[in-house]
Amino acid sequence: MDSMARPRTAPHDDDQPIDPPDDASVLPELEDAAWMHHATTFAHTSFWAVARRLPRLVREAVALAWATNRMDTVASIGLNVAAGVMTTFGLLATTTVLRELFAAGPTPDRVRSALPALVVAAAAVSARGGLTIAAGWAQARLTPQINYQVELRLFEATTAVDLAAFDDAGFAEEMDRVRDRGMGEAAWIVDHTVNLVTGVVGMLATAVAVTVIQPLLLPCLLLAAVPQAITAVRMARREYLAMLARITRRRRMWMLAHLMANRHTAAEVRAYQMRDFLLAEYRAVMAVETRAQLRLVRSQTGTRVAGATVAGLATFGVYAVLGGLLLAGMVALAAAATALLALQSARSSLGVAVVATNSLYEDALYYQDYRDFLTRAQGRVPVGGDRTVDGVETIDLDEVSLRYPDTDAPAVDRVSLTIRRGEVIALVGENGSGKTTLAKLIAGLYQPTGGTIRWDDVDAAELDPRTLGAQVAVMTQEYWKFPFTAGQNIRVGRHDRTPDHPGPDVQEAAAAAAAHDMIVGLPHGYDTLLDREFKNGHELSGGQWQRLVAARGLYRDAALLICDEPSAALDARAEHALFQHLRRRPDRAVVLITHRLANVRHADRIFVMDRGRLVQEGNHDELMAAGGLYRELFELQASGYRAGTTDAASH
Ligand SMILES: Nc1ncnc2c1ncn2[C@@H]1O[C@H](COP(=O)(O)OP(=O)(O)OP(=O)(O)O)[C@@H](O)[C@H]1O
Repeated sequence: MDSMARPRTAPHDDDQPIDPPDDASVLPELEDAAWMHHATTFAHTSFWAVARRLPRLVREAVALAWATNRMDTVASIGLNVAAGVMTTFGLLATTTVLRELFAAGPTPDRVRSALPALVVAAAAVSARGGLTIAAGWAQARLTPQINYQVELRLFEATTAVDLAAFDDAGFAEEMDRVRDRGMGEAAWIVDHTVNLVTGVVGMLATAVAVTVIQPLLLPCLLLAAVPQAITAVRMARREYLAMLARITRRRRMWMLAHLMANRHTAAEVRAYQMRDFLLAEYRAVMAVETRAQLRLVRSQTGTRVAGATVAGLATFGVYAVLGGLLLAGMVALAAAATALLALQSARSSLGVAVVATNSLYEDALYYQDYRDFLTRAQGRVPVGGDRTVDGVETIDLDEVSLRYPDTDAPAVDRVSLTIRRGEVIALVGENGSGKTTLAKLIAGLYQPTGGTIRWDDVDAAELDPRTLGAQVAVMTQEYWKFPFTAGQNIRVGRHDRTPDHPGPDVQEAAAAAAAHDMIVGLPHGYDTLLDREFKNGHELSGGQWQRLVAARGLYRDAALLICDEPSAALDARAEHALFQHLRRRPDRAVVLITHRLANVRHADRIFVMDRGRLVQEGNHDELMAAGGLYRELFELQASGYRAGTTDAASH
């Protein structure tokens, strides 16, 4: 029995081991996820190095917020500064109140004379509260607006780049990283910057108040605040490094969790009875992870105890200094009492600033990825020419090649052929021979890496990509199940149809693809949502989806129709109906790719591909007479049918 098949723990939930060994996992290690890219950079940067980069980061964040909404930017920073001023006023007024209360004389007189300062102190506290709330409001308003702008810019870029960009591993990885991490960081860096400003303003406000009261108290304030700052930095770093050390395990946990609670994997997990295997893996990883978390909690508590002890000693020192100043008559009792209040305020502001600094630096690294990606994507937007296209007579391929990035052999190798309006041509050949790639080149989805494609004698590179794309409809074998209604799934084939370009309506196209009756039979007909993950959503079978995809292609009603295995999942009746509609039409050229060679018998010309090269060309009869690859493949298929017929006859 191999190790994959053997559950390492007992199969039932109630008799599982509590503490499996550290190396219990049998699955291979996973590489770092794309979004982890900068984690190690951050882990190896000291807090002071981070602090040195702060001015630049703050400038960038403010520029981003400014570009998004000026009013909210000014409000979230300005109101925080105003709240800081109120802190200063509040502390100064409090000193006056205390001074009056500690003065000699009858209590009613002391309270009366403290009253004006008390009113000022109360007003300052209320004003600070109001300003802080208003600043928080402006700050919270910025987040969704920034997210909106940043996401929109990203998706404008990802939908504009050429298809080949998605075959470029570097580009795809950057895109994933930006989607997973960089995009969300934009709002965070603004948020952390505003927090940083709030913390720094809070500290400055306190420092100003303390300086006005008694400059000698300022060093005391710093003395008390430093241990707390060090503890906060150490805790944040320790947590981060622990997270980094655990990340491989955590990724495995997420992956397993996804496999065990996912509609798309549910059937296979059951069919292969993978439950025990997955649960055993999960328990093994979880046990180690839980132990690591417990260790972190313990060490964090240790850091906190050490920090609190040092902070307590520092506070004791501050009290001692204050006592000394009091005894020496260098500071009044009221001022000393206010200094203690200031100390509390400075501590909380410092905490906010330290956490914001740490977060800001890491987030900024990922945000930079986002900006780099946008620049890179801009360079991949197809430019094309400005000559518009409206219909086509001939498409000529002259020695056309395409080599995918990072591959040795070209997928399409010096192919020359002509497609004429009114014709049906077929591309046939074995798996991987380059048919789909050639079809994508003809459709303008890829630019050739060699040779030329000409539309009515004009190099396709000189044509406006939008108008060229409008001439082409592709029924692909790798269709995506759009989570739209059945009607929308067809209508997206030409979502911008105008009265100048009338075409078949949705129901006509569906009928032509043998999809109409199937759609009418759905719970809400054409308005049935085709995604079970949503309420009232409905699931279609593979063949039903393929009919819908064919309907979409026919609804698009383009001058060039490319059908890549349009009937692989269709039953015989639906296939027959579809091919009736893929016959010759004077206003259209059809490129048909299929392995069911019976379907290409009536094509005007058949092109046979082998390892990227065009090896044969002719109609069915010519190719059968010539012998070679086409005849070999055709006879292999036909022999299967003949054998079935002979068997049936002999029974
Ligand atoms: N996006 C891609 N990146 C790199 N290589 C690719 C890509 N798509 C296809 N290929 C490779 O190019 C070659 C031709 O693939 P293509 O899909 O064009 O063949 P095909 O004739 O349509 O195959 P099938 O009959 O299996 O659909 C194959 O070797 C394939 O591995």
